[in-house]
Amino acid sequence: MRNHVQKSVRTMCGKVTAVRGTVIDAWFSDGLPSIDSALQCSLDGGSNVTAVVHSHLGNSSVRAIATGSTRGMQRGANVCCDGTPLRVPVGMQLVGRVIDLHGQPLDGRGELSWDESLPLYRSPPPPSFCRGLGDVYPTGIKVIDLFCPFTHGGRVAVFGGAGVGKTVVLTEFIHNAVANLDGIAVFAGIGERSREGLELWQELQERGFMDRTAMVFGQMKEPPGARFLVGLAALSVAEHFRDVEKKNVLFLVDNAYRHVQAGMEVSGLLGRLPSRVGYQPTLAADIAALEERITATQNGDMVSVQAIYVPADDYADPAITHAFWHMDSSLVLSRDVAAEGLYPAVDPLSSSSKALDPTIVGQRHYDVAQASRRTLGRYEELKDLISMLGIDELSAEDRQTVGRARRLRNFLTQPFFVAETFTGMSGRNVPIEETVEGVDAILSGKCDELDEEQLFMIGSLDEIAASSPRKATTP
Ligand SMILES: Nc1ncnc2c1ncn2[C@@H]1O[C@H](COP(=O)(O)OP(=O)(O)OP(=O)(O)O)[C@@H](O)[C@H]1O
Repeated sequence: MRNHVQKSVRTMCGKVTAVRGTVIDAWFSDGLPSIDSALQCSLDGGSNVTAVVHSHLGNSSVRAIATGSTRGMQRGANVCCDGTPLRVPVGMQLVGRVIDLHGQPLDGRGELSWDESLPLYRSPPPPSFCRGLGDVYPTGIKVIDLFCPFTHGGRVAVFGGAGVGKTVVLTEFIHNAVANLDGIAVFAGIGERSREGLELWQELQERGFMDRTAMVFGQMKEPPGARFLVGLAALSVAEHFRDVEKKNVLFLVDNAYRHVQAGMEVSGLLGRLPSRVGYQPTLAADIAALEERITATQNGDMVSVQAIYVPADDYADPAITHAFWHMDSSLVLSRDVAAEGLYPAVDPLSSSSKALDPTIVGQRHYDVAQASRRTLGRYEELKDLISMLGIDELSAEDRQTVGRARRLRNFLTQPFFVAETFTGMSGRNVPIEETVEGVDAILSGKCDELDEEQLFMIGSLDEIAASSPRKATTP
């Protein structure tokens, strides 16, 4: 049971009694550090590793999770605790910098000095202080803006299995959003490959976006204790920008599933019995502890976009279903769509957004999106029939639906700025009005005479307006 026994800042000293991987048991003779407080544990050679108290074992011992390697730690090693929780430095000096969970710079640009810090574990703001969903937050990505609009103050998840393009979508969003950002972007790199983090950092530097970005990383090579806490550390950094500096904040996470996975590893190390599919029994609480803090308040806006890995493409996985509950917009990437080479590989029929509401996006946008869903849904139903009987056996109306759906799918592909090396095409940023206009034109038959391929990997319809329409190759 989580029990905050000791609130004072009196330094307590103890001894390590057991070390199992990154789990440390320590005995204290003069008090008991409270849950979540930070311990400094000595290693051979004079260095220290920080551990966070997880539970109390009787009246004089604690069990803690180390946030670094425990190599070189022995039974009987000294442990010190001043009773304060683990804290992360916060403030404007983090803008342009890349740090780890403890605020140590990872960018080789010298030490950071700071006056202020915040605990990693914090409560969400009270509901009366939060702001609801605001206006639409344009992404410039056609398929997202049409079917799964993001909003100010909203939480967005980009769900997808391995290699379907989550990081590329997130990076393209960062590219489009940070360029016009009136505020600060905070990026949390949780448990992904260090190479990907480096690439993103280089990309942001090259485009000159680091002057409004702070990055907090705990990558794959870190122990689970660090990976589990890095998202909370980045969130504390973001909360300071929102609440103290009164900035609008873009909170970006790659990959929120790794937060859950690290929690599962920590739970296993603690010897807890696993719950469904091997997840930690505290799965729902672990996800809520991160997600509930991500909100816009009276102080400032906070928009969050999180890549979430879907294990084995199983959307019924407990971690994914729990994460769904917290999201205002869920963008679902599909392996089948990616296999057809239609990037971004968004599944429009599975993606959803609370903002796709006439009162938020406007009646025309809503009607066009619903009509698109109907057309694409009908095409999905007809696919089996087409593969068995051939398209000629369909009614004239269905052939027209198929033709429009295929044109629509092509139109919803888009060259990305950050994928120029994959596609060889320059990126496009399309305003929402032009997306709605183009989709409306396709659905109302104005593009029936166009060759399907003319609509593939373009920006707005204006791009082909200049070229003379070719005869259509499909019904
Ligand atoms: N919009 C796109 N345009 C062109 N190619 C893309 C696009 N999105 C993804 N790809 C291709 O898919 C590959 C995988 O993309 P990405 O790394 O974003 O996947 P992921 O879902 O983040 O993978 P992982 O789960 O392994 O981190 C890219 O290297 C690229 O070849």
